[in-house]
Amino acid sequence: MDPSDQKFFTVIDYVIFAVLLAASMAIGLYYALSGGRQRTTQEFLMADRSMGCLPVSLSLIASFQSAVAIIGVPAEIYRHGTQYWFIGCAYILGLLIPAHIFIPVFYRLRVSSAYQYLELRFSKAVRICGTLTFIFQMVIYMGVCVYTPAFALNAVTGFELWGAVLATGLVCTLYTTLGGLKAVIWTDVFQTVVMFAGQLAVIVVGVQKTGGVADVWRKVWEGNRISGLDLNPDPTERHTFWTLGVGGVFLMLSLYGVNQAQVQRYLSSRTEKEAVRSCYMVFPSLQLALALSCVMGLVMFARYCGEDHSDKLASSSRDAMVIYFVMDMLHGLPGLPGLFIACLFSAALSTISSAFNSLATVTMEDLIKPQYPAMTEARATLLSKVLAMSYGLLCLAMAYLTHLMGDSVLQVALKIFGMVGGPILGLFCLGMFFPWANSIGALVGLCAGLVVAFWLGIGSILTRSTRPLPLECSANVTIAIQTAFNNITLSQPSGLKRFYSLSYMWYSGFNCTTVILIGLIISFLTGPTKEEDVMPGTLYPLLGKLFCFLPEHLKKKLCCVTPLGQTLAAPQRQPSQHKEGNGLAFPQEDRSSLEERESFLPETLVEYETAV
Ligand SMILES: CC(C)(CO)[C@@H](O)C(=O)NCCC(=O)O
Ligand code: NA
Repeated sequence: MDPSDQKFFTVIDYVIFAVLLAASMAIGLYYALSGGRQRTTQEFLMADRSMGCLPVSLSLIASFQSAVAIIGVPAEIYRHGTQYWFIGCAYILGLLIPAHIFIPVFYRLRVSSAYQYLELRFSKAVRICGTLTFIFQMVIYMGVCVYTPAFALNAVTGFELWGAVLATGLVCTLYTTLGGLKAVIWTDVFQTVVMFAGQLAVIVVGVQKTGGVADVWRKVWEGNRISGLDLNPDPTERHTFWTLGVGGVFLMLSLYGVNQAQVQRYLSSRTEKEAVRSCYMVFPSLQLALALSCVMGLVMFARYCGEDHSDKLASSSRDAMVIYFVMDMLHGLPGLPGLFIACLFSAALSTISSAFNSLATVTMEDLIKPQYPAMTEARATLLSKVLAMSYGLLCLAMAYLTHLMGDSVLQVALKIFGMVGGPILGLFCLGMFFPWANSIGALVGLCAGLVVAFWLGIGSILTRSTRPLPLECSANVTIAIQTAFNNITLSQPSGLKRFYSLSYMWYSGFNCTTVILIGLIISFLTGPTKEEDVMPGTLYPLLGKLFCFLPEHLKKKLCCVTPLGQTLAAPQRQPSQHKEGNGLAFPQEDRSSLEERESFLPETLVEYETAV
């Protein structure tokens, strides 16, 4: 196969690709012109809180399943075997905990941004710091997402890399800006289906061309690519059951529990029950997505048995081999190359559009609205659209950063989630599970968590790059350097070096824990919050439940049990279910936030209800 062969991408492939972009635009236009025509922020950012669980669940998968996973996971399996597949174990707790802890808290508080929670629980300052951290995380993540499919298209068709980046960014910005969250969710549904179809096509053709299922299995088995359960407890081991199955839970929590893109989808659901149900429905689909990309890596191995042909693509990237494989398989099958490229772009578009919309939401709700409470609805909506567009342009700049990094895209994405998402998760856990945490503790904890995260992350990049890999050196010199390097590492089992080599799968859990520990220490030093001063509904009695075996008086002393039996009830839709006369639900100083909430739900009666 010759990659420069112009016939690889035929007219029908271009048509399929164009249909994907056109359909996405059409969905955007449809929601721009129907319903409330995106004239309120409630519709533009919250989809009128009217979504059912099927579109929401498909959209939840789409948010963090981008071309990065579609290319990165097979590349990982091809090089290192199926160990990564064990991350599927983390999906169980990683989805159950959001469904039963985070969703009820957010939903019953009726927030519109996850960061509003931080103000209700702590203070305005904590909310702003949380928001800024989230914006930082999503902007760099978007860069990787835009870059990856453009890189693939460039390798396959010779299409100008930066042209593709620009086209993705523009199409996505347009339909996100036009159609709001409804368009984002429904394009996600369509794009998720295209994503699965593209992966399936490559696998089916690949298995056929490699000689059938039995042959594929024999080759990957003989090639030692089927990994058993690796129970090595060493935290510096990149992928083991512990790093993936336990560290992965924290990764999942930071993505599916507290990330605004997901929280926004939960909140756009019709009812809390639908939100929980959609979270449950993510499980099988996410397992399917993982299985498809792992199987693709295996088929690829059966085909090449570990050889690297990616040099034929004139690309030094570690992920290029996957593109080479896809081209090799789909060559001469008109329509399928187009379907695969459509699959990559679907995955990317659905992620980027979620990021745009959630970024517009937090900037509006957390940074702008609190400063200008008197802003008219029309103005706010216009501003939200301008924001969605500006973030679109910003992400193009970030794509360039990824281009410079040149690491495996999957690792880059997972590191970003861990380094920036981990501390955010810690901040929410600190607030929800520890009644003593105060605002100063939260701020210092977040800052300390971020500093340690970047120290660790940057340290790992720097120590890795000292490994000598000079290709132009003669073999003797290389061996000499390598020996010297090994001597250094052997004679210096320094703690810091070990710290830097912590598996990136632990980043989320480690950084989350730092924030909680520092946050608690500072809170106790500066005067812990009294339980009765914490806003009702912002706590979850985790400690009380974990230590349920302790005697009652100890439990009361240690954990929040008493006022936590009471949760802020979700506003009921049916008036008959209102229990009136419970009086003031919020402490006096929280009236403003109460009014903010009531301003968009005038019929709401807020009340206490004993938790189930
Ligand atoms: C987020 C997980 C770990 C969930 O399986 C997976 O989808 C993944 O590895 N994503 C990589 C990031 C991306 O695809 O953009
Ligand atoms: Na996606």
